[in-house]
Amino acid sequence: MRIDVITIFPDYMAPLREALLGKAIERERISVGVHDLRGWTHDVHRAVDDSPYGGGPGMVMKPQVWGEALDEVCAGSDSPPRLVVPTPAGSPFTQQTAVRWSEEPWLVFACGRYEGIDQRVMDDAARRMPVEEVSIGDYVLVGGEVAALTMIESVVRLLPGVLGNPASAEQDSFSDGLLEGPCYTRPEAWRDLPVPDVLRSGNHAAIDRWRRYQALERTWQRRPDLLEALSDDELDRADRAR
Ligand SMILES: Nc1cc(-c2cccs2)n[nH]1
Repeated sequence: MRIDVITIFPDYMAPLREALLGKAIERERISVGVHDLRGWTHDVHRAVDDSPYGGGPGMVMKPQVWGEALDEVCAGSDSPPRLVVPTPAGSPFTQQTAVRWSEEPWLVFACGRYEGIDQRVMDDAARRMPVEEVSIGDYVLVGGEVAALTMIESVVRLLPGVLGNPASAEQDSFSDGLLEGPCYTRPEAWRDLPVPDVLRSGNHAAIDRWRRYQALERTWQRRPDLLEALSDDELDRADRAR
């Protein structure tokens, strides 16, 4: 997978070179390009935004600069990339989105200010590539860089050979529609708090049932909305785990 990020804060993307993501680059599972949007300005002030038509607070990012940046970054391949634009006004980014994007050969992230990028940039790009405006949650950041890092990490960890143990991606929270239950490791007792006996019983059928029940209970307590999304037979399956 090829990933490009266009941003006015290229140093903000430094974490991409660290840890799991850094290893994925070293192992050539992904190639990452970070591009400074100001490279496509032509004025002495290197301006990337301007006042909004219709008035209102804040600034809007200029279409000309973004248009030239996307023309260059998104060129050079038979098939265009999927353009991802983080925004609080976007469709929800979920684990399902991450799974879907993990199949993509090329993702380009356009990191704008939260006041927004001139809408014509997305409308023009949509003429020659798939464009998704996505939100990572119902809160407002200052720029799209943190959202891009979040989404890139959740996608790249799903790629073959990136996670040490691919099974853990299969047992993710959300992968079966439920939150993951509690986990424990040594010591058996810590600050007089025990590990649940079933986990040390060696009875794997009982352990699986216990874990399924814990996931169901936690989901019911913390995210009942996820239960509504579960199909009846998934609920039945979870019920049988009690
Ligand atoms: N979910 C979400 C995205 C954002 C921003 C994207 C770009 C600037 S601010 N805030 N919250």
